[in-house]
Amino acid sequence: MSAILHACGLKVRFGGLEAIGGVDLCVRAGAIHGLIGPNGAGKTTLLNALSGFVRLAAGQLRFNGHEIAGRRPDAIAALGLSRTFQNIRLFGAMTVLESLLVGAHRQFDMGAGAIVLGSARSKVAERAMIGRAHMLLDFVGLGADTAARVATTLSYGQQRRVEIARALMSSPQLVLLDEPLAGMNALEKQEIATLVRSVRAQGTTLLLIEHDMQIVRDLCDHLTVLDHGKRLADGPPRDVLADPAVQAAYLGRGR
Ligand SMILES: Nc1ncnc2c1ncn2[C@@H]1O[C@H](COP(=O)(O)OP(=O)(O)OP(=O)(O)O)[C@@H](O)[C@H]1O
Repeated sequence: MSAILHACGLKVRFGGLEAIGGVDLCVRAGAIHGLIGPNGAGKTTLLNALSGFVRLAAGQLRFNGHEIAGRRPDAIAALGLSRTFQNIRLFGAMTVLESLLVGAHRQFDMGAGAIVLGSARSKVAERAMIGRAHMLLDFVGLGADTAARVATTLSYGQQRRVEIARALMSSPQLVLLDEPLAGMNALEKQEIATLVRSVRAQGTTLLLIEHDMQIVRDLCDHLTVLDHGKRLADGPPRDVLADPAVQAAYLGRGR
């Protein structure tokens, strides 16, 4: 399989702190690629760097044949890279359907406001988006009645599913998931893991942050371990999790 994302020598600095200190990363097309590491290792910062949410101090970053270092998040998203956030970011007053339509507006080249207000330039495109939103809500395991509900009134687990559906609205080729299983019980974790496999089965590559090592071992084809902003290990889960340096990093930091 070829690389869909290739990063070389990425650096991110916050003042005097080098949060990402020259990281290389290769995500193969069709993979479920796990990004792991102790608290504060730089995992979220790396996802932010890949998706344009923090500025790179150095490094090259290629996504699907495009050099994307220095590009804005919306430009990167338009190339087919979407993401979810560690802290759920659903808009308070919007229904679930509206939240999904906002996630899709770039794909159809319209203003989000126009779509939400029902005055979209193209009724055909609007109908297609609404149809896709309903299809995705079903795909992520939310009932048909969910579309009309205010997103923030849903349970935490349902909101996570809405976030994943929203990330899929633009038919991305790569989705970055920042701790999609955080705060879930064992059953919910298995359900989301099944959903992640279904997303991959539809041809979408995933790069995800997760702390539960059992899930990581079962779910991911490939792991990258960060520690103190550096790449500590990279390879198949079985090898990486057996690596004494990886075990020492976790023991030393309490996870
Ligand atoms: N906006 C910021 N400004 C300053 N420092 C930051 C900022 N964001 C992250 N950091 C610092 O960068 C380092 C890496 O943080 P990051 O959140 O990427 O780690 P993480 O591996 O995702 O941690 P966790 O598993 O706890 O979510 C930490 O030292 C953190 O305090």
